[in-house]
Amino acid sequence: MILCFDDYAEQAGELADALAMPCKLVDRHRFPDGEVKLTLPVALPAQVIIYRSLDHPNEKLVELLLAARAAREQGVKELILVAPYLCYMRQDIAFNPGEVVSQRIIGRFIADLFDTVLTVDPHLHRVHHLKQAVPAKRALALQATPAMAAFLRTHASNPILLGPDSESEQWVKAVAEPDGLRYATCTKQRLGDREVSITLPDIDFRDQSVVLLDDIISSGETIARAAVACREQGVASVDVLVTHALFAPGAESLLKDAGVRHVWSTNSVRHKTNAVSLVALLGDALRSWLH
Ligand SMILES: O=P(O)(O)OC[C@H]1O[C@@H](O)[C@H](O)[C@@H]1O
Repeated sequence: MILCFDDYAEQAGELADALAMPCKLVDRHRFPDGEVKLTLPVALPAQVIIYRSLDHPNEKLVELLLAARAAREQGVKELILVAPYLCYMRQDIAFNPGEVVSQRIIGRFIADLFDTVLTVDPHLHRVHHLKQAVPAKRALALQATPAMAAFLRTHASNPILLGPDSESEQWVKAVAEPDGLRYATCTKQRLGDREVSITLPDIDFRDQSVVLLDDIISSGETIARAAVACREQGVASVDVLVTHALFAPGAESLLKDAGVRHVWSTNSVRHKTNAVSLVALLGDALRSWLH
C-alpha cells in the first residue's frame, strides 16, 4: 500500500496505479496553534510505502516522523520512503565553526524512520553514494536523465546541452551522449544565496538552440545568469530542463526576464513546469522490492 499526503496525492496515485496497489491518504488536521494531528488508515499491511517529495521540508519532516512512528505502532514491518526530491542534501560541509551539516543530520533522521529510501538525483557532491548521506538499510538514488533524454527527443531539435557549472556535467553528459548531442558546461562562482557569476565555455553559440540542464532551480539565479550569457552570444533560443523545480519566490520572473523560452521539469516537485514524469522510473525500482 502507498500512503500519501494531500500535496502529492496525484503523483502517489499514478505510482500506485503503475504498481497495481492501493493508495490511501494520511488525513492532516491543523490545530489553531499550528500543530498537526495525523490520522492514518487502519489495518496497514506489513509493507508500506510513504510517497512524499521533500520540497518545503520543515513541516513535512515532522509529519514524516509522526506518520512513520505511528505506522510502526500499527505493526508495519517494512517502511519505504519515496521522496523524489530529498531535502537538506546541499548542506554537506561546515564552512565555518559551528555550522550545522544538515545533510548528515537529516539523513540519519530519515534513515532511523525508514528501512528503504528511494529518491531521484539527490544533490550529493562530496559523497558518492546516497547511503553515506542517508544510512538506511537500503538507499537508492535513481537518475532522471533517461527520462529527460526521451523528452528532449520530441521537444528540441539538435540542441547544445549546457550545464551551468562543473557539477552538472554528469547529467548533461548522460542526456547528450546517447543521442550524440553536443554538450558543455559553464564555470560558476557562487557569491551568495542569490548571487552567482557564470562564464560560458569557449564555443560558438551564435544561432544555436541551447538547452540548459541542471538538477535544481531554487532562486533561479544560476539558470538566469547562464541564460543571459547565452543570449549575449546570439543564441537562437534558450530552453531549460531541470529535475527538481523548487522555484523559490522570484525565480520564475528571473527566468522570464533572462529570456528563457521554455522551462521544463520532472514531476519530482509539483510545479506548473512539470513535463517529464518519473512514475515509470520509480515504479520499476520499487517493483523488485514489493512482497
Ligand atoms: O541558483 P539557484 O537556482 O538558487 O540554485 C540551484 C543551483 O545551485 C546548485 O546547488 C544546484 O546544483 C543548481 O546549480
